[in-house]
Amino acid sequence: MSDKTVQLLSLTNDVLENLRKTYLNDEQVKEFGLEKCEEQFHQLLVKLATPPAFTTLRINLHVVTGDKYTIIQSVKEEIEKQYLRKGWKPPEISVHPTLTDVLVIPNRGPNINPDQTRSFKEVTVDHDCGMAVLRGADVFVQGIMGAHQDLQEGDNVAVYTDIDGVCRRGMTQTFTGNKKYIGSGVMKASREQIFVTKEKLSGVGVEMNQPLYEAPSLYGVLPAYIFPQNLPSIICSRVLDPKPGETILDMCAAPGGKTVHIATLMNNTGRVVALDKTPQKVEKVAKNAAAWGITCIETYPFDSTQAVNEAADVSGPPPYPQASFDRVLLDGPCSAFGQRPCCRNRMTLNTLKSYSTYQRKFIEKAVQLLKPGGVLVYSTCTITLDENERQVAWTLQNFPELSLEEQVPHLGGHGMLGSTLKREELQKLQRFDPTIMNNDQVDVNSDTIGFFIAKFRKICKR
Ligand SMILES: C[S@@+](CC[C@H](N)C(=O)[O-])C[C@H]1O[C@@H](n2cnc3c(N)ncnc32)[C@H](O)[C@@H]1O
Repeated sequence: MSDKTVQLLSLTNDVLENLRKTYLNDEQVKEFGLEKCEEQFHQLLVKLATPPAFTTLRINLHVVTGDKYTIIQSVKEEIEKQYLRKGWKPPEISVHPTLTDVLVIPNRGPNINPDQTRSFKEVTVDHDCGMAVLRGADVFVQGIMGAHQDLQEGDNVAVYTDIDGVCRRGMTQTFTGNKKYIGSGVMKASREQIFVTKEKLSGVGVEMNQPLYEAPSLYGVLPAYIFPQNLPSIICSRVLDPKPGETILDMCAAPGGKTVHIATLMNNTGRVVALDKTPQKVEKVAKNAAAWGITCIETYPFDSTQAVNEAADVSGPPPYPQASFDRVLLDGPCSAFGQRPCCRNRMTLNTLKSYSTYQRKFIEKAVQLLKPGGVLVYSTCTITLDENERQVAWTLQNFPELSLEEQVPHLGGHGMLGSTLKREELQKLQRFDPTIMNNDQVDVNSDTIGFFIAKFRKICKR
């Protein structure tokens, strides 16, 4: 099967049906009508298969040398150089209207130029590589699955992503499976160097000079100054509102984008405990903290569902006694259906359904670890009701010591209808959904990944 013009996110049938029921739940249909809900669900599948319309970068305000203006100038110059080298018009880079430490770069596309570029010899890349290319990356050698037999360094190539994950590595024939055109570029190595040479090649394999979407390639660009981060993730740490000197727990921290942001908002004073189950991932948190000159973060590989122990000491490694933290961020494992772009997700319905039960284990521990008066932020990068609004309803029902709080900043939409939450409670939730978010206007606050944020305060001891 060849590449289609309008790409929809491809899901297993039962997951598709489950998500459809979410978006067409009785309350939604009663409020907006069946036709509108159907249209919105279709739009969702289209949006999830395409990249957000903007790239956002958080600036490191903690750097000792250089002020914000100098950093912004350096970033602009670096990106401008990159665009000019690729033969593109430099983008209009601006500071976010509300978040003054965020730079916004509009992405351009889709740039469909099929006649010229699609006649080039083909390179096929795996799904993850393809999705990164749609967000501005070049093709790294490790992502290349198939390449025409006599391809040489310097050749122009048309790049396709293998949607179903069936192209065998090293394939020489043109891949005829389900594929999507993601642009064209120039080979930075020959086919032989990529597949035949003994020493393992790394780095850029195809520099994308005519991608489907023009967006900055940010790998290795000023890592001490900028952190590419999706807008809802940036908002999430702001909603937590950590203060200098406080003790914060980040229960599922890796790779650490939010952890480092939290520590930055605290002016690197106080204590941020960052836990993650996977040791290699925890190393990334430490690396990101070091790159930003942050010293108030402690990282530990640990299962957060085991993080409470009354006999433990509050200082040092986990576990910790109850009421140890001023604020807790629970940005835990989720079905991640809000990630954009994604052309294909083979998650089973059982796996999808398992997340809300797993998340409740973390919520229970988070509530215990919070001091009275403390703040819990619960977030996911998904769009399901079970992991979001219904999870909030369950939390309020099971932990009467929690109250649901207003969020600042609130730049996303409100909670979706379809749980037992009241309208005034839904107003306090922040749901980023590229379709629910409304209107015809695509702006940096609306055309984002799918994301959800709830903020609670522990108002009394149970
Ligand atoms: C959504 S990601 C966190 C992203 C992170 N907060 C950030 O902004 O960079 C979820 C993380 O939960 C971690 N995780 C899964 N189960 C866990 C557990 N039982 N204890 C601690 N971390 C866990 C995963 O390894 C993964 O890194």
